[in-house]
Amino acid sequence: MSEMGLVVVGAAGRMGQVLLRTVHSMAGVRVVGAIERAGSPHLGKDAGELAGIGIINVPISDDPLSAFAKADGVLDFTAPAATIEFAGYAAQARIAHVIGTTGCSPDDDAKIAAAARHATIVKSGNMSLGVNLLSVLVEKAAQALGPDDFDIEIVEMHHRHKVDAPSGTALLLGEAAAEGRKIALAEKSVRVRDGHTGVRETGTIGFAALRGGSVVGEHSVILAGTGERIVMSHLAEDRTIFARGAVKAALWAHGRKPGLYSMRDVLGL
Ligand SMILES: NC(=O)C1=CN([C@@H]2O[C@H](COP(=O)(O)OP(=O)(O)OC[C@H]3O[C@@H](n4cnc5c(N)ncnc54)[C@H](OP(=O)(O)O)[C@@H]3O)[C@@H](O)[C@H]2O)C=CC1
Ligand SMILES: O=C(O)C1=N[C@H](C(=O)O)C[C@H](O)C1
Repeated sequence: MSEMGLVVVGAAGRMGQVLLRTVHSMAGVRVVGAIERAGSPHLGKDAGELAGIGIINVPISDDPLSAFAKADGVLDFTAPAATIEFAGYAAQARIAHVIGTTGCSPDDDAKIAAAARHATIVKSGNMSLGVNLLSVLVEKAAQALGPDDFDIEIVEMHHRHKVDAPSGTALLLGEAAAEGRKIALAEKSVRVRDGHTGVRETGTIGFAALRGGSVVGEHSVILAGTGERIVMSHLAEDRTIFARGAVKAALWAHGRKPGLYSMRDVLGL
């Protein structure tokens, strides 16, 4: 079978460069396009050279439509406004769209779901195997340990450049806990505490976000009971874990019928 041709959007970003290196190193896939926004100082540069792997003869362009027309899939770790635009183009081209972008609003998610009528979209707040396995364990723990006995708090830390909070992963883990408890996260989450908050409301799921330095991504789900605590953590040490997951998702989505899928679908968890 021929290699799957992938476009990396946001190619000059932190994840974009790791994706370029990862696709270049993996069998069954190759980089056929690299996109940055109009006006980017990186336009015209060779994507491989920018990512430190040598010339691959893929110039960075600001024309996603032309790039998608020649591709089988898109790897997208950019920003919500860009991701919505790319989902529309992926739907027009009827190709796979792997979305790692976080910070999407409910309205953004509705637009992505609409694009998934024609594109095969895999979207996840975290593409790593470890976090997705952790989400299964969190769901089970939250189901087994009821709200009257155990409070659930989710703590995350990321590098100083991150622009959204709570992280996509924290929300994914919160959704897993809510699923385990058969509650709607939106109705039970506590995103901020400040000042005289009053006592903790039973059954809520709390979030705390720390930012600083170069931390790739750290998450802990704490189930706090009386006299004991269970702490389940994932520590990301290298962005390659996200990139490898994204490529795996693209290969899984290639040729699959349009729809909106998760990494748990891809990994069979
Ligand atoms: N799901 C997962 O496993 C992971 C998700 N992420 C998420 O991925 C996203 C990106 O993270 P990161 O790489 O650190 O961020 P960066 O800011 O380093 O990279 C984003 C890149 O996308 C570019 N971009 C933004 N808008 C457009 C556009 N309209 N057209 C083309 N390019 C565009 C940016 O360009 P410019 O600088 O000009 O704006 C930048 O180069 C975040 O939402 C992050 O949370 C990150 C890691 C793992
Ligand atoms: O912005 C990041 O860096 C990361 N974002 C994702 C998130 O919001 O959870 C995944 C990972 O933690 C790194």
